[in-house]
Amino acid sequence: MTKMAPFAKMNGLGNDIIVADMRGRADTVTPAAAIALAADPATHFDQIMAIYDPRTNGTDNYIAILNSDGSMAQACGNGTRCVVQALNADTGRARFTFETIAGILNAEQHADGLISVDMGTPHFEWEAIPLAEEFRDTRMIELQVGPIDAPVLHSPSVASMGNPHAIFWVDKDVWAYELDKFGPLLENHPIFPERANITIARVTAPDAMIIRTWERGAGLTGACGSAACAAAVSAARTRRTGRSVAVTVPAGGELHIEWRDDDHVVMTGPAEWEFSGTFDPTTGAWQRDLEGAA
Ligand SMILES: N[C@@H](CCC[C@H](N)C(=O)O)C(=O)O
Repeated sequence: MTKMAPFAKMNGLGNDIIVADMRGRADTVTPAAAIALAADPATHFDQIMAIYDPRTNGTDNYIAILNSDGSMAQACGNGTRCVVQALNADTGRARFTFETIAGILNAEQHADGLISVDMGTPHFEWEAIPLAEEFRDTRMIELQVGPIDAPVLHSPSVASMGNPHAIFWVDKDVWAYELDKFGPLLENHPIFPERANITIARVTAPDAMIIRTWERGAGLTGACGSAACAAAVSAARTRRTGRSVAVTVPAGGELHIEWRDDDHVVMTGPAEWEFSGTFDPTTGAWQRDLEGAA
């Protein structure tokens, strides 16, 4: 039988996260374990952030990100904040350098408890997102849902924050759209060979917007940090906002996104611990820690 690994159920502004402590182990969290944990209402999550020993000198940990369908993701901003809070509680340290499949990222917990993650640089080239074919003007991407002569959603901005995002700009309330219906169609559209995270965004001020996201591999979420970053840089790029915005997420609350002059995108927001337990990284069998146990 596999040795049980500690985990913490956490959330980043309503983005359901499991932080799995795989440090000092040779095994990995399997897609089957992820699917089993996601299927249980008590441990349902959007992403598992699996913390491993470092693979590269100069980094603190290697982080693998699994969606609730068992697929791997390149980025998870809200989950990274949860990892920082969990490691801060464990080590007392406030600054960390992580490696993911998408590269190296730095993160820091501030004295007020908020956590900033440098999400790296955005990419807008069609190969980087990736799209299935070249579009010289991404506004011309033939992607829409609804009647052909009166599409409900159309002409998205597309961006990569390490992971693929499409942002549909709307003028109405973001809750007026059937994202549960359109999300899966758009996520799996042939234009996205690696699928995509789908966001509806409404700019409410030069420094504010509200978004809803259908996450690749996870579905409707309370928040998606990399989508907030992708929406913020896409809004600034198309002159809808400036480079510093507050992004309101579906579960309520705000992420602050700063697109710095050095092209890095820094996301700042909270993380919240819910409960702890142990799990089998091969099967997903789990048990909750007894509250107050020594
Ligand atoms: N919730 C995350 C993003 C999750 C990854 C996504 N589902 C993917 O497959 O790209 C965030 O906070 O960034």
